[in-house]
Amino acid sequence: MTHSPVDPWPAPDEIASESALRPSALDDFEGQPRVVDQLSLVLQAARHRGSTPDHVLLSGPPGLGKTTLAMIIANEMGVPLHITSGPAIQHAGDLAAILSGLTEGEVLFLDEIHRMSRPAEELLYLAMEDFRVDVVVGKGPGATAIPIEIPPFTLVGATTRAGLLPGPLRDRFGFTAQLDYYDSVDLERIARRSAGKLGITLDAESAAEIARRSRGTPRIANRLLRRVRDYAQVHNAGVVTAELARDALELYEVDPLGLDRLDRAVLDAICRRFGGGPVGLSTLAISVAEETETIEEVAEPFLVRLGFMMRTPRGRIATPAGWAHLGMVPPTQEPAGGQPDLFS
Ligand SMILES: Nc1ncnc2c1ncn2[C@@H]1O[C@H](COP(=O)(O)OP(=O)(O)OP(=O)(O)O)[C@@H](O)[C@H]1O
Ligand SMILES: [Mg+2]
Repeated sequence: MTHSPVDPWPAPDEIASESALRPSALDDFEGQPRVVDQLSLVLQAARHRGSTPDHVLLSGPPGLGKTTLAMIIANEMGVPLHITSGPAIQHAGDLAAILSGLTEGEVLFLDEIHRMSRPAEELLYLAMEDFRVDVVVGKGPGATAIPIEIPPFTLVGATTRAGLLPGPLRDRFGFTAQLDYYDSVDLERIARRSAGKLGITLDAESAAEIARRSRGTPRIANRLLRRVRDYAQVHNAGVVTAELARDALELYEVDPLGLDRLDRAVLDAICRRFGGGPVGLSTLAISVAEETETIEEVAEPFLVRLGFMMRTPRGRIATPAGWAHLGMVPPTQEPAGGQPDLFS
């Protein structure tokens, strides 16, 4: 599968350019006002008490700012950030080693926390609650657990799948934030702030062109901005205009609502080839020459979010809004009772 400009996941070569655009203070983090206000209070109160902030759980779709917020928390508290992730912790011992290496007040960022192993999770419960880990020495009936004190720290967990977290783990976080998709005003601000960091100026209209195609996701806004910048460098001595932004985004096949080639192909197939549906997932996948997983995980969620298609037990169907986006009208159904009444 090739990486589309509107994929919510980062491309493998994007890590450096992403970190260059990360805001480092809470004041520079755009949007999500409730989360920002609440988090600011948690951090201020901890600073006031001279203690470590409560453990923080951040959940939400990819690219909305979970890693960014984790870095901001450590920054605002003036402490180092340790980064690890659920899949990187194979054994409980791996986690015990990380935890016992922390010094007081540090922030441990545990990304994809829902993918941690069960034994590691149990070890984490104790560490979060009592700042202690039990290291098991020996095997079988002779095994003994040696408790090791660990210094107070703040755990920041991030997950795209909050629903997969066991209740006892979720309950141990003092503060939980659910990040939502951003509105276009926030995305315009993000694009303009990032443009400043890239050394280009972006007028309001160009920023709006980028924002409306960004699917509510800052990662996508920043990526589209970088593509527009490249285009401007090649075609217009680096100067971005709204028309140029539109041309660039058209070249990358991102339409004014943020649909890419695959999204449009799926919608087009449902409407044109299958009369609006219902059509089964595997038939749909074959007709657009894609894997079923790609359709299900990449194209469908956004088409459903826009209200352009629905998943029903009988298959996928296009909504009137979906038809309208293709500039078509759904075939009218025969009025019940046969002949239409011409005189009413
Ligand atoms: N509120 C925001 N203001 C400004 N920039 C943001 C904001 N949220 C995210 N970004 C930018 O978007 C990019 C992606 O954000 P980040 O890596 O924090 O997402 P994430 O939620 O951790 O995604 P994933 O689930 O893939 O790990 C970063 O370059 C970051 O700078
Ligand atoms: Mg992240």
